[in-house]
Amino acid sequence: MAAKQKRIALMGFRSVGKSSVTIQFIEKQFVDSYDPTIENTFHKNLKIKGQEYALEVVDTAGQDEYSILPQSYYISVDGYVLVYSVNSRKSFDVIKIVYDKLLDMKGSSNIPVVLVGNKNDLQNDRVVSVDEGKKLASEWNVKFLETSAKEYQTVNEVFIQIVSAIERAEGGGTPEKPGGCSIS
Ligand SMILES: Nc1nc2c(ncn2[C@@H]2O[C@H](COP(=O)(O)OP(=O)(O)OP(=O)(O)O)[C@@H](O)[C@H]2O)c(=O)[nH]1
Repeated sequence: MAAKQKRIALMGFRSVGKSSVTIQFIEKQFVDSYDPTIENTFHKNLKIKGQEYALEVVDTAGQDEYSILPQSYYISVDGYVLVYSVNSRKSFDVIKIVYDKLLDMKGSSNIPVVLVGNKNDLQNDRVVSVDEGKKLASEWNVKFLETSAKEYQTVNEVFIQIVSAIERAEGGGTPEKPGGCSIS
């Protein structure tokens, strides 16, 4: 079976860990230093229940409440991983604004999205509760995950879930559950 090509964009406020989540997924590495991203694209294949996916992962430059999203983010992206960090209230507020901008531009609420609360290893610095993340995701009717790029927690699951969300939006029959997934 031919690999299905899917383009995924990670979006969110500066420094929430978009690059770190991406690099953990692609290279299984964590880099402690902070180097603001302009925009990077990575490729990785992921197999879910026998179906091969050729993923193009776009690690975007961080957005804030004033950012104008480039048109390329609306047109050619199949699914969005919207990231905030659990130790930043501002990043939680910004992710809602980013989502609203996507809705406006796409003109539909049926956008494949996964909401991700990163840095959940920083429990002492947490300012956004798990319940708040869950509540927002349920308002949007999307999956919610907390991750730690630092401790490699739940990072693969993010990409499995976004591929599943894309398939659901396209009317495909991809598994909801991660079982049977392999990454190459
Ligand atoms: N403790 C902890 N630190 C993290 C985690 N993920 C990222 N960081 C750190 O947070 C900082 C920012 O991470 P980046 O991955 O560069 O964040 P980004 O969202 O890509 O940032 P921009 O490129 O500015 O948009 C870096 O110092 C990372 O090491 C995490 O899960 N836990």
